[in-house]
Amino acid sequence: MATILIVEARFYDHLNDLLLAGARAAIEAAGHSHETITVPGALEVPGAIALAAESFDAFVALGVVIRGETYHFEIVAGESARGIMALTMDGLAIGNGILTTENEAQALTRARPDEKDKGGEAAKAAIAMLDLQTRFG
Ligand SMILES: Nc1c(NC[C@H](O)[C@H](O)[C@H](O)CO)[nH]c(=O)[nH]c1=O
Ligand SMILES: CC(=O)[C@@H](O)COP(=O)(O)O
Repeated sequence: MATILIVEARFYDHLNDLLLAGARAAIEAAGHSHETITVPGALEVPGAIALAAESFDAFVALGVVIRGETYHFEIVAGESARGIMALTMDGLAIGNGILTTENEAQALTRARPDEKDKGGEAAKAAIAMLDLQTRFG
């Protein structure tokens, strides 16, 4: 059994709760345990995973970035993904469930466990990468 850290950027409570429910259900269905930490926004997620890298077997990044009026969306969406990808290339097992959407309706559909279930999908990706790490690491 692995211990998986969920790092959630809690920017939109109702959307985060849906992503978390999906991720936790997927981890539990796979027979693993989990803990959750909360960071202010998606930009803090890669740093938090880096700080916890030695303490957990795999990581699930959750959050929601919704486009606003300025270039800030590109920074938050792109740089959070870039940071997570850099950690992945360092060999950490991470599933990226940070939604980057045009509006709340798109985010809701993707966050709901009974619809696109992107939280559960990210958890399954983290577990798949952990399996590869065990095989090749
Ligand atoms: N606009 C969104 C943010 N912005 C906040 C940043 O992620 C960061 O916390 C801040 O710049 C301080 O470093 N974060 C989200 O998760 N979602 C957004 O829509
Ligand atoms: C991530 C965003 O684009 C958003 O939350 C920020 O909105 P704005 O660009 O209107 O300041």
